[in-house]
Amino acid sequence: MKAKIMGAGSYTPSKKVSNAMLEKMMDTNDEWIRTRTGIKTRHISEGENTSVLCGKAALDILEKAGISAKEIDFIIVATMTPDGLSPSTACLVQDYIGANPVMAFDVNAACSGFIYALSIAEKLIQSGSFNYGLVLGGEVMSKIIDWQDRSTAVLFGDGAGGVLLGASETESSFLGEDIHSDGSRGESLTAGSRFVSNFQIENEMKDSYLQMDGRSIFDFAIRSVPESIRTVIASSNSTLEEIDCIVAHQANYRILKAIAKKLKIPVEKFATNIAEYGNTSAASIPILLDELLTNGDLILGSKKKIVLTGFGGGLTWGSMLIQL
Ligand SMILES: O=C(O)C1CCN(c2ccc(-c3cc(CO)ccc3Cl)cn2)CC1
Repeated sequence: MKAKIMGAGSYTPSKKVSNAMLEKMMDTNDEWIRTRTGIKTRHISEGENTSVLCGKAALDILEKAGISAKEIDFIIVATMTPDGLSPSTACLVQDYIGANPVMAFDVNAACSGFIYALSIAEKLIQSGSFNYGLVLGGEVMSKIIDWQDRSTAVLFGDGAGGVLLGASETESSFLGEDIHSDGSRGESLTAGSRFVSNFQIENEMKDSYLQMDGRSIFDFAIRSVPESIRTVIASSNSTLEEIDCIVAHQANYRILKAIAKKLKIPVEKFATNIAEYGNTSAASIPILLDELLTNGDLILGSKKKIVLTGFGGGLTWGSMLIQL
């Protein structure tokens, strides 16, 4: 059995927060944010948690694909900002969309989460035991950010997106993958740490806000992402010239320019929407993919070759070569 991408969708909170609005909240300015990150606005939840953003994105996928929630055989949510430890956000999405009591689980690989989830979902479809699966990436980054820390508060946004995978006897959308982690550098981006405190040991509760060593993450991305993109293309005997578009995690526009330079390709090969959404972690790739399919830049069935690539906390990084 082969796995095919059969649709996409997304949902972002209606509240748009501009750089000018952030200038009034903290010591930052529009010029710095735009020139250092490429971000102009971001969508910030006014109370909708991750499961609701993902649920609304899932309903968008189902409506566009013309299938019922009752036809879904599994739900995977990639998130580093779950509603809570239990129930999983995926279980809450199962309830939200009215799916049958099917397999539903979360994957936490930070900004590479959607790549990890898509890889897992492909294998589930290939097993022949599942016909349709929803693969979602969703975040409410605004709930883990220290809004007094200008070095991180201006970077992130909230949102959700995803794809519908379906079983096909003849066609696969997946041509290759290259997926990694390196826990030895995990301290470069942390959030929500929980320390052992019980009747035997007292541990102070350190800040559980998102903390990032921007320089080290930047350097890691510039070193590891071009290599991953080259590896995934070579793994399917394709060439960089055959790639129509690179849909990369929207972390920072200067990162995309640096990766393009290392690959010796024009930065225009990289689709981008960071200006509007900021860094939405595991949601950034599916939100951008849905935007490209919705505006006709990409068309399912066109046979175009696309590279999806995520990178971030863990550290994690991963690329997939897909054919639409
Ligand atoms: O001073 C400056 O220019 C600052 C320098 C620091 N910056 C950074 C640094 C790292 C990231 C980032 C984050 C993730 C997590 O999703 C993944 C991948 C990356 Cl590369 C984003 N921005 C902003 C501008």
